[in-house]
Amino acid sequence: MEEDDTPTRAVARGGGGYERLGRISLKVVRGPAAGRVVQVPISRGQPIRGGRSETCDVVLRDDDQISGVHFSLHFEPAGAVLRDLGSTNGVYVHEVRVREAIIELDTVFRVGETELQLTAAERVVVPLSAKDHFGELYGWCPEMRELFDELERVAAMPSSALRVLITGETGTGKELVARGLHDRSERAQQPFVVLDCSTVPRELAEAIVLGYGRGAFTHAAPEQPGVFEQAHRGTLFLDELGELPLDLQPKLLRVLERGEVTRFNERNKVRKVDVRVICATNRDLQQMVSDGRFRSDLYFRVYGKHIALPSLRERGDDVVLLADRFLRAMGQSLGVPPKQLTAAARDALRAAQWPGNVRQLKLVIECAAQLTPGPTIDVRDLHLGPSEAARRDRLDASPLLSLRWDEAQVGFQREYFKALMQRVGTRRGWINRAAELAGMDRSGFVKALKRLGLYRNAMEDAADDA
Ligand SMILES: Nc1ncnc2c1ncn2[C@@H]1O[C@H](COP(=O)(O)OP(=O)(O)OP(=O)(O)O)[C@@H](O)[C@H]1O
Repeated sequence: MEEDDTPTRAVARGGGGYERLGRISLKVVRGPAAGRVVQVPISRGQPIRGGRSETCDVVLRDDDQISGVHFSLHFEPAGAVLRDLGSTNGVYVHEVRVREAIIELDTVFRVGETELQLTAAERVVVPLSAKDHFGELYGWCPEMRELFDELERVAAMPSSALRVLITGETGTGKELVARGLHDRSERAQQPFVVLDCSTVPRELAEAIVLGYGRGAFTHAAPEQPGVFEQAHRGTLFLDELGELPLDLQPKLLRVLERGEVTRFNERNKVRKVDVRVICATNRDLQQMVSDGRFRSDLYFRVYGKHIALPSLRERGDDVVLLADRFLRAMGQSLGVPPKQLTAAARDALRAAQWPGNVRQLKLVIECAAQLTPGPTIDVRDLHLGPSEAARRDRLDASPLLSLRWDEAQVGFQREYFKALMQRVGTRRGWINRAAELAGMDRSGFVKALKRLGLYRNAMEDAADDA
């Protein structure tokens, strides 16, 4: 890779395009597939993965020393970052086992008995949308404007022709993308139905997805159409698809393939449905397929066009522009001039990590706008969490009384939920147990985790879907 030009950094070019790394070539220099050259297109911000699993970008089926999803190459400003994705036999560079290493062009690395060489990294100019939004999803950085261009092209296709899988961390706007695609499709006047698979109780999942006939649960229970029937002629957005129970996956696949639903207790009655399904997940479906936790046939059925949303941390100054937008919207809805952020507050927004992404930003800004009496919002009004120094001071002094009431509440809620999760552990069914202990219903519990930015880590730690 050229030293003066990093592979992933977008270079603004004007004229509606920008330049970024677009394709790499890997050559197999030793091993069962020696001589093979693999060219892999690089999607915006996405790592490429290699392994024996058919879901990988570089499929190395012939070497049985290689794991299902073995390694990734991520292109960052510093260079190409090679990572071991928890493989059994490791990743080696110059015969040194590495978990993570920055590699140069022409570097040879070994996985299993296969040696691979990164032989080329080509740059491409990609088009940017002239617009700063797609539906309600706003963004100004090149990564988002490239995304809007992609979305505009997807939206222009007949809706049933293209399957869409949206990925991204919690709060990055996956539902807004699905909604935007629906609103621009010929189905716009028909229902848009959302099912968050993470909030569906396992024992009711089939009945909720496929519906049930009269008397399914108690004698008097009325019939209830499932989400496919509810979305007939419209769009069904299956959020958090990775949470769908394994035993329901073949049934979902059947509906997607045949366009037919059989309700839970109506074995012989088939109902035709015409539904566009858009799926989203913040889980690593490729890894789940490789681990046998997600069916590969369903994965390929839903994969289609992959729309990957960047985290808020990767969107540069968008964090401040979005904050201004939320403030303007609040001002408008209250009929008052919008509050202004001080320079220090803007810097603090840029420096924050945003595990809950835009959802968390919106909440922080809305709270600050409501609770700050004056026309300007400063750093302390944002309650972004203390800097290290401030944290130390606070430990020396009276810890609780140095916090404002609203700040203390958020802090307390986070600590409460963390303690709760530690208490129940991460075995199957942990969400239900934790929600029960907290005296909350499951969906309220999941929403609270998301609001506090704890959801993603919790799901990563958990074996709830195992
Ligand atoms: N780019 C954006 N512009 C404006 N608002 C946004 C943007 N992204 C997200 N939001 C807002 O953030 C909140 C969360 O968005 P959304 O529900 O679409 O995220 P998500 O990725 O589907 O989250 P989850 O994975 O937790 O379901 C919503 O209030 C949405 O309006």
